[in-house]
Amino acid sequence: MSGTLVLVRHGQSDWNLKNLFTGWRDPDLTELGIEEAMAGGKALAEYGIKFDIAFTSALVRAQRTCQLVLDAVGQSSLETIRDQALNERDYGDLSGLNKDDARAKWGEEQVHIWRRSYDVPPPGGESLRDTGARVWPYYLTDILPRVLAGEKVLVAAHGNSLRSLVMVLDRLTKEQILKLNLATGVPMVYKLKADSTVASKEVLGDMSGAH
Ligand SMILES: O=C(O)[C@H](O)COP(=O)(O)O
Repeated sequence: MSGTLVLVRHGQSDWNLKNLFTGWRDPDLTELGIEEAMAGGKALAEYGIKFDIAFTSALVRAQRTCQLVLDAVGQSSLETIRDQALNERDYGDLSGLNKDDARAKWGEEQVHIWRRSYDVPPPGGESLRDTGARVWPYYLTDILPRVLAGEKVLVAAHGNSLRSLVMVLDRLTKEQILKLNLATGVPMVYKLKADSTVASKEVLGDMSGAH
């Protein structure tokens, strides 16, 4: 019997608020980010899910989000595995730069390509393909077997580490992934078939404001 995979992007971080490229840097959540994570958790509580295990990255904004979601579903002490394989895409030399300053320097189109394309890495950093090359093997070895065994699994991670997973799960093309933005704190509930493809996907919240 196959289980359930819930993906949630961390709530707004301090550097999201300041509009800085973050990548592997490690800012905490803002007050709004805390509220977003709690709202995502509340939606999951209303959905009625009880998790068997949680996974998160090595970065504090995802870990805090994970804990706030678990608190909201009444599972504060659930086993949680942290791994840097789930970290945000490494933004390389862009890390710490203001996104508008980067647009002024390199142009809107180039910055959009660095942020959203599949295979163009920002200078010194990872493309989405590079990110997927570490996220996907970890998913296959550590996460997927639990889902296929019937467990309910929470993954609290990052915009681009999750985009790399969603790209494969939703069978998106390179063109489609360019347009995919994930909202902060909005859970995506996947039911998987025994062959590990997607049986159903529900989004518990509003993805339309994501950018
Ligand atoms: O690392 C970052 O700056 C953000 O978490 C995601 O950034 P992006 O929306 O520019 O990909």
